[in-house]
Amino acid sequence: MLPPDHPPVAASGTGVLLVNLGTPDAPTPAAVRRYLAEFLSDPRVVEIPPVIWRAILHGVILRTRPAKSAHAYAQVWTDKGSPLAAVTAAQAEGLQVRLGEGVQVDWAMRYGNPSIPAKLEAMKAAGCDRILIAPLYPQYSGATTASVMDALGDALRAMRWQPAIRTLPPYHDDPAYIAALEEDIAAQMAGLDFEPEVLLLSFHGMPERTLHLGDPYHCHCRKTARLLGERLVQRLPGLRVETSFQSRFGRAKWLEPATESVLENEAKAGTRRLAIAAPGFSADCVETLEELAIRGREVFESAGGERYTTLACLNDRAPGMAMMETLVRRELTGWWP
Ligand SMILES: C=CC1=C(C)c2cc3[nH]c(cc4nc(cc5[nH]c(cc1n2)c(C)c5CCC(=O)O)C(CCC(=O)O)=C4C)c(C)c3C=C
Ligand SMILES: [Fe+2]
Ligand SMILES: [Fe+2]
Repeated sequence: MLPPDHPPVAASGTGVLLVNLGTPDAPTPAAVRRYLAEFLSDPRVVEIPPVIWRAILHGVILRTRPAKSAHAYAQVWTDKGSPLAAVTAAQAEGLQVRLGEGVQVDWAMRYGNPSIPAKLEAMKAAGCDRILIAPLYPQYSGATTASVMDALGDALRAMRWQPAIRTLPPYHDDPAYIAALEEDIAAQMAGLDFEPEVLLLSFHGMPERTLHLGDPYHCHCRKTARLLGERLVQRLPGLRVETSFQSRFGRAKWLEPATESVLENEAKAGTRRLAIAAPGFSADCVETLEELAIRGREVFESAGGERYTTLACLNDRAPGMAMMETLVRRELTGWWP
């Protein structure tokens, strides 16, 4: 006989857990501070010896950055909360509809809420004994993909009865991803009331050092940009496609060219009409809606640019959801029809 509090033994089900970076619970300095403290304490994100970094983080960064970042978040906050969380939730709902009843789809954040351990426990309790973990980062990096796997390992370590796990590989050059971006970007470009001379593909930056340490992130971004750029110039002859890296943080050298410098230099060199897209972000977030759409426009226009637009990320629209369904179904092979 099993004790009365024993979990059900017959549970057998498949789950998919979408994971994105994480975001504050509110656009306030206190909530942003809590989020940044967790995010920036991850040694995968800031690779400085912890004794030195802790002093800088707690002595300087967490005293100044939360107010500045909270201002940025406040400008893009929605009635459903942070855009990153709202879009990730919508993606999970959309994928659930596409996959049907046989699979449970849920979502979690690497930092903040809802957390990976909380969602793993909940899915296991709801009968999932096989779970696909899908980090929504097309390009692999230690700071993102590997960090999700670290958190997953920690969560599993705390479980007596673990589910079986699969993980979604990075998909930076997957034909389904490139095709989704091509279709989505081309449709958005066709709907503009002006014809951009340049399409700038802006990826989140990383310290340049990580490239020399063997992180494939830079190469993954470059390959995505090349494959996508080749497709887009075939469709839109005359368009020039450029690549850059945004969101520089701290004093170290980051991957170049920096998005801000490219926007300024393009305008100064005579480009008048520019569109910017962020193919490395699965969902719109503060980095696209504030840094690109608001501050990027200011940089471009104050250097002489005339027309500027920020294209939306794949979010939960059809091309991105079809891609997600393709990638996830492939990983579920043998687990579920
Ligand atoms: C050392 C600092 C950072 C590294 C390395 C880093 C890598 C990295 N980040 C993303 C994706 C996102 N980052 C987001 C926000 C964000 N990133 C950093 C710093 C580093 N990122 C900070 C401090 C912030 C918070 C905002 C701010 O204060 O500027 C977001 C958006 C989160 C949101 O709530 O909307 C995403 C997404 C990737 C893909 C990446 C490495 C490849
Ligand atoms: Fe970041
Ligand atoms: Fe930023």
